Amino acid sequence: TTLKTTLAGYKFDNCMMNAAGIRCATVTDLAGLRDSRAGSLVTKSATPQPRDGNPEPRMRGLQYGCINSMGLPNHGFDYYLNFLLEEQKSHPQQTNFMSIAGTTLEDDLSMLKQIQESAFAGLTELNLSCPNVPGKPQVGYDFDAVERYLTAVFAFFKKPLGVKLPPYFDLMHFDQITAILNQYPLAFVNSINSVGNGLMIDPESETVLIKPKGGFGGIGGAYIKPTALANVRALAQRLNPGIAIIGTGGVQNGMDIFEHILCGASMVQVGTQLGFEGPKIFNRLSQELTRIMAAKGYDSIADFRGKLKTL
Ligand SMILES: C=Cc1c(C(=O)O)[nH]c(=O)[nH]c1=O
Repeated sequence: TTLKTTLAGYKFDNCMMNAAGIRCATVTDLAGLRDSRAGSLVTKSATPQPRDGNPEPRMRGLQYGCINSMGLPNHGFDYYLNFLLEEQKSHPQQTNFMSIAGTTLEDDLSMLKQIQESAFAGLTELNLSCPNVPGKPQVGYDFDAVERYLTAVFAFFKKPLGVKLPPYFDLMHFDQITAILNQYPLAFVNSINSVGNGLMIDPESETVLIKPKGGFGGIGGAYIKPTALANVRALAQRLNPGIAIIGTGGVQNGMDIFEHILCGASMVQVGTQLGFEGPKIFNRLSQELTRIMAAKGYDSIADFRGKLKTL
């Protein structure tokens, strides 16, 4: 039984990795992921300059997940690109991802131009779904903007690139977004980001839990698995076969990873639960998934990827 996977022609020893934003903001965090059983790593979404992000408290663990309105705190584009370039020299056997989340199209294009001209040989994840920058809409919910962004990006960007999408909740929206995405040479689509603008309350103090945006924040964890699986499945049913899918959302155990792959994912990312358990979680998840596959008689994830049955 092997957990190996391939995505956009790149080989990974393990079909699981971190989700952008969780335990990946510093070199120490990123080295911890590299030294774990994860098959790859993705950096915290970068902006051209370092950002402090939103005022605290801005993230809280919840009974079945978490709520966050971090506001894109990060050490800036150069910090993460430099880490990834060092990694290519010191650990050439692992392919990594760089996530970028400019607050304007110009910022995204300037970062992509630098990636294009750099020696970075990994994959780029263009985050179109940050729900927590006050005053900035999620690009992924503005279909014309998605088209405008991708046309501008693919006018010059030739390295492997995918997009991180917000969750959609209407079948027509799945039709519309995939009709757009299928027009571009995307290496992958990563679905989903947190479910935006949820609200959790402390009924004792009758107060919201986080400070930014009056308490509104992205929801992650077990709460969002049904939405995540639906989005992975709907995209897999509609995207060109050449566009791989990364499944993200609601993963707590090996069975959750199995379910994401059954829906069509070639790689599965772990966010909230990684935040709670740390990188050692990939030992547990790998063991659990291996046991599930062995019990079902599957040698590789290709044996069951996308093979969800309907009634
Ligand atoms: C990149 C910003 C994001 C953030 C954030 O930095 O607030 N939180 C999320 O749940 N998803 C994001 O994409």
